[in-house]
Amino acid sequence: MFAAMLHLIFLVWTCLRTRCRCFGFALLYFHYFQSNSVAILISIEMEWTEDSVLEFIEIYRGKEILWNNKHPRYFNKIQKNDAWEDVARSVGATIDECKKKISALQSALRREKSKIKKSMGTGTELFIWLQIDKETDESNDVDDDTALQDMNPDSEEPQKTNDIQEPDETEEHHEIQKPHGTQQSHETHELRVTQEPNESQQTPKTRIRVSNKERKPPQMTHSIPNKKRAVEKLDAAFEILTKASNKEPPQDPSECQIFGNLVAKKLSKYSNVAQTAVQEAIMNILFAADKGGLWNVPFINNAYLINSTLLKQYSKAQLTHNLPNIDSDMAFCRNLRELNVFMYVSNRVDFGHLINADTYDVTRTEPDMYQIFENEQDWEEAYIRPDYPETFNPDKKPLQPCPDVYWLPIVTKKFCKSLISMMESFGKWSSGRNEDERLQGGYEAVPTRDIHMNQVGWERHWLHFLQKYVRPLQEYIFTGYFHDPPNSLMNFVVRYRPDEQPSLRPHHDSSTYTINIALNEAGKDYQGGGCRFIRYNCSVTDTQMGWMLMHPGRLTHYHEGLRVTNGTRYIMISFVDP
Ligand SMILES: O=C(O)CCC(=O)C(=O)O
Ligand SMILES: [Fe+2]
Repeated sequence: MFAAMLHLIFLVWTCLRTRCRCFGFALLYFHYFQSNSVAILISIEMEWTEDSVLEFIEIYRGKEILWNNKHPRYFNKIQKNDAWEDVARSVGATIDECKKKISALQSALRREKSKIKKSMGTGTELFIWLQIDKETDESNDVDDDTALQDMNPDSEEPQKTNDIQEPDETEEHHEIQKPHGTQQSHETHELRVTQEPNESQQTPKTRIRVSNKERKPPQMTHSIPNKKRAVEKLDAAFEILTKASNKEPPQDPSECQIFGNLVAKKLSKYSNVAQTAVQEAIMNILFAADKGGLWNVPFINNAYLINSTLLKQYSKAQLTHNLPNIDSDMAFCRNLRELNVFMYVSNRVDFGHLINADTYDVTRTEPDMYQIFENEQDWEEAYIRPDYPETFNPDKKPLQPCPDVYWLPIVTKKFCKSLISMMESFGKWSSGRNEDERLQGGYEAVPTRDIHMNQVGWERHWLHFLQKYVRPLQEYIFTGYFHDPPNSLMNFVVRYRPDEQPSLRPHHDSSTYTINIALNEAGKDYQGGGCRFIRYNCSVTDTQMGWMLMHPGRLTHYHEGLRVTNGTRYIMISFVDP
């Protein structure tokens, strides 16, 4: 499934991404799972799309020799030509096309600026920025046009100089009668010593003591250097070019604005000197973040995305993987290089990622569910609800439908369906009798119809889930209680049906805390059902698929499973103890 998804991602990407420089890619050759490298092969055919113009500007910007008349080799025609060749090759155009494009962009820039000047007063941010810059640095007085002039590709003449330089870069389950979920461990033994389970007696009794281990838990500069300012001007010029190519920078105004305001507020509390230093540091981070990367590489293996125009352009013999004495990847890459087809690795576009399929067991009913260790990121995306982190938002209070019973979003519907499907396909639901050979003591005082996680080979996975996703919730909600990893011997899916076992009698759980995840929908998949906390006469009946109840198991939280009158109700239960 993950493999299929990955394949799909590539294909979808192929279809959707034709806007950028990769026109109509065909997926030619792709070994799944064999390496962590993702490689992209791009052919060189130019078409001035929005994205390619932006890329062109970036590349041009990286070639100071072409526009900075202070560059030591600015007047070296051969090296300049080499630089143009690099630019042209990188964008898949000819040198002439590139020169023309830069001139066109400069004209667009001039037009844009004159519009800005005309609208002075309402002015754009950029214009205001340039004004401020001028006012604050008379000694470095630079006309708005200067950066543009500096980027004039045709001029070999020394021009008005800028300072543009290289940028710096226990127990009970049914404890009662017997705590629900008690493995017949020492806990059960203890139970028997103190009181024999007695089905007729409804008095709860605690068998396990909880051991609650507490866990103890630059030098400032005085002004922006001229060099820096010059770089900023250049950035501003490029920003105008960017605007000229009609590309708005992506933004989330509300979130960015809030963050910007926060930074501004903090900044305003510093001295002028400190403000300058902080601004410089922030700008450096922003410059670095803007960079992205595109690297021309001599060799790529395992995965290629190939521009389909190449396949038509060259014969099979030319695109061959065979060369004497070298392996097929190398042969393929070398042949391409010799055809002047260059290969690039980019981190600017997310193409998906390769997955580790070493343990992918297609014989399982829901193989993806077992991938929590090997492909954790995909697992989380598929099975953890996106609103899971919201519980930790200090501005929000977790839902508490009954005293000390918390109700928390945790797993996706997909998770719920997959778990049910794992259990139903295994199919060996317990008998619902007290005798239970799956338990060490062979006895369950408050039996349910259930399947244990270890019966479907998913216990290790479940315990990891408990540790990674449930434990932080518990620590957040029941302050001061830590136990990492959480210990849980009883992990199972319960099935309630009117004609099988429709309800569960009052009991305590053999747990410090219990989690109870609703796996299907009340009112739709079944009628009735829910969990009632007897001491509080409080029931949670409208449980939501993928939401979890978390409550103490003993003493105060004597509870029962309410009768299902129609359909089938599934829940996932864990008794975490301690
Ligand atoms: O039906 C319910 O929600 C309660 C289940 C329960 O208490 C248990 O399995 O121990
Ligand atoms: Fe229970």
